[in-house]
Amino acid sequence: MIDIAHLTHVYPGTRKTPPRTAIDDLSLTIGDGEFCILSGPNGSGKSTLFRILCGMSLPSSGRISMGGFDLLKYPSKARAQMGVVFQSPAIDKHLSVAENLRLHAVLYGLRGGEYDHRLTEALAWTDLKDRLADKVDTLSGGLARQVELAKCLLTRPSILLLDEPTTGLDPSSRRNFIMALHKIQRERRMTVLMTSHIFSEAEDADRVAIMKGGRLLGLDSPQDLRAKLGREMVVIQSRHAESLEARIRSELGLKTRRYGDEVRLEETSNGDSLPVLEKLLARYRADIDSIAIKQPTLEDVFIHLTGQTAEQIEREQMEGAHP
Ligand SMILES: Nc1ncnc2c1ncn2[C@@H]1O[C@H](COP(=O)(O)OP(=O)(O)OP(=O)(O)O)[C@@H](O)[C@H]1O
Repeated sequence: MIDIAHLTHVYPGTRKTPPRTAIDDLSLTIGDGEFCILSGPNGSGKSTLFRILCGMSLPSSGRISMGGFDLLKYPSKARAQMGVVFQSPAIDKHLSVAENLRLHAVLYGLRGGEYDHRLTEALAWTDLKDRLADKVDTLSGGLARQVELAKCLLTRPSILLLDEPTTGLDPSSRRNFIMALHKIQRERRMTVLMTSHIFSEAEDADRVAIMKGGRLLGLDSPQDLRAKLGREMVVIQSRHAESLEARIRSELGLKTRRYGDEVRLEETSNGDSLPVLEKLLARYRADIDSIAIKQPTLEDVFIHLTGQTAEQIEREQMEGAHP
């Protein structure tokens, strides 16, 4: 189990910059054997949280328990429960697959028959069995990620932390990696916390946590998160979105939300989306570039909860406008 209670982290300011609260009184419990995805726009505090959970930085305040051990009081006991897959590669690409795995095993005191047994177990799900002698820099990105995960599995962690582990992979390697991860997680009943901004990766998770500004905005199963938006919504694209939204609100009295060039009517869930769509088309056709009825996805939940599309938030951050 991972138990995070009232966690806060403030980066101290400098003479030129004010202090910055990256994690703001966050509480989150991930049960034994649960697979939880942590998502959120850039700057929402995911990396800071990940670094704290790995024991790489200390929080300003709060408590964290990992597999029953207090991470701040007993860091080595807590860390002994976990395996970590970082976003940037943590294997030596000039060494072979076997050398990388053995190096990790030596660090953890694994040798002899026990090492052979663990190696077979850690490689069972991979496509690496014929590539053990190959240098890592001759492998595809997907296979290199398999080495990272196999390396972690050697120590049989009960808790696995992964930071955007599929970054840089093509869609098919990404799908294969996630499917393998779910299989291993179920077989070993591992507790998994994985950060990701790819919503398709979150579909099979037990729960999805959505963060913004260091706080948790939503935490539920993908199905229940989607259900909060109803069965369907109407989505309009328009170059005149701002004035169109104002007219829809004042003339039809409908509730809308606008994200850039997009106007959404999220509360048309009781099977009445089609008449709404027809009414909108009849009245505002000239201002509508496209209009569709869609079933809410996890990305729609993200947009609903954070109030912005991921692209909007990223753009604002680039411009320095976002806190
Ligand atoms: N070393 C630092 N010093 C000061 N502020 C920082 C530092 N690292 C992160 N921050 C700030 O803390 C907040 C959270 O950043 P963090 O990197 O944890 O978010 P994130 O969700 O991981 O974003 P990304 O997806 O872009 O990695 C942001 O406002 C960021 O600017």
